[in-house]
Amino acid sequence: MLSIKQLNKTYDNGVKAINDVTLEIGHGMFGLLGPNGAGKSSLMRTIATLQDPDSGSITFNGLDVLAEPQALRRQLGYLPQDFGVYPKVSADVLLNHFAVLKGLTARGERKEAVEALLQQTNLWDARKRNLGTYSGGMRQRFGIAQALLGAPKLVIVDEPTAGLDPDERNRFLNLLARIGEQVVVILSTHIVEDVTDLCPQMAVIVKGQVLVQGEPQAAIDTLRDKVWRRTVSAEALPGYQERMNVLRTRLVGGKPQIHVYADSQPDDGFIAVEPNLEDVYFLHVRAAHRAAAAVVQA
Ligand SMILES: Nc1ncnc2c1ncn2[C@@H]1O[C@H](COP(=O)(O)OP(=O)(O)OP(=O)(O)O)[C@@H](O)[C@H]1O
Repeated sequence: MLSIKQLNKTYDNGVKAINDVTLEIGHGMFGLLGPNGAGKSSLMRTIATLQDPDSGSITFNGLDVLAEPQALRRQLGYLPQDFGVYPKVSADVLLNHFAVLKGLTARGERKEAVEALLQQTNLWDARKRNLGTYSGGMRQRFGIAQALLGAPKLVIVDEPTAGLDPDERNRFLNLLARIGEQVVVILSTHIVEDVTDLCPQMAVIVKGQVLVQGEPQAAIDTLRDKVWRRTVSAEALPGYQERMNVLRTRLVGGKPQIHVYADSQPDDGFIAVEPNLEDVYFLHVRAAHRAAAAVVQA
């Protein structure tokens, strides 16, 4: 169990990237969902002991992470957002190299671990190829392979699916789901579907603050009978956005279709729809942005 209490971090430029964050994260996949700049990477880096918070505590299965960062690192697998690879080295060679750095110095043990991970991430057939020839999805799977060296108990993956095509994304998420059965996995993403598809527990973070946390379905249930949909004309759209709490807009057959949050049917043209996690996400993100804009205006 990872327990984060009242964590705060303000950078030297005055940005409060982590604002009083308290989270309890158990076994399985935990989705940390938020827009760009929400503070996801800052939180991930802090949990991974790559930077110190200003205040607060982090414990992992009773271990005081901030007091004993080395002890946490021995149990940690981390795939950062900007994971770079040496393009002229093969997966096999680089993974062996990382394995040595992780302390797998006995040759037999290392060979076994590296082979198992190349199999698990479906890179076995491509193991001799230079990493520079890999697709985005293959590189991310290699990133997971290196994160899993040394059998970590806590795995942190920061926005791993950005830029992957649907097939690659599915392959990657399936891999994560299998890992999530055994250890704590924290997945940060701005892609709502990643969390819907994969995570039994999640939190929405905006401007450094946790706005919702728990089971996705429980959060969705709070919106039941309050989400309405209609198709509008492009000209009428700004008026709806001004008068109503428009959660999201998408084009269907070239016309804007809007989802509105309201206690009762906003007008005759609206039909009630089953809410989903995207509605939850946008309700909170929009409310946080409106609150921030109101503060700036005041
Ligand atoms: N080292 C730093 N120094 C100063 N400001 C920073 C630093 N790192 C991040 N920030 C700022 O802190 C805020 C949170 O950034 P962070 O990268 O943690 O968000 P994020 O949710 O991971 O965003 P993204 O999805 O774009 O990666 C942003 O306003 C960012 O500009």
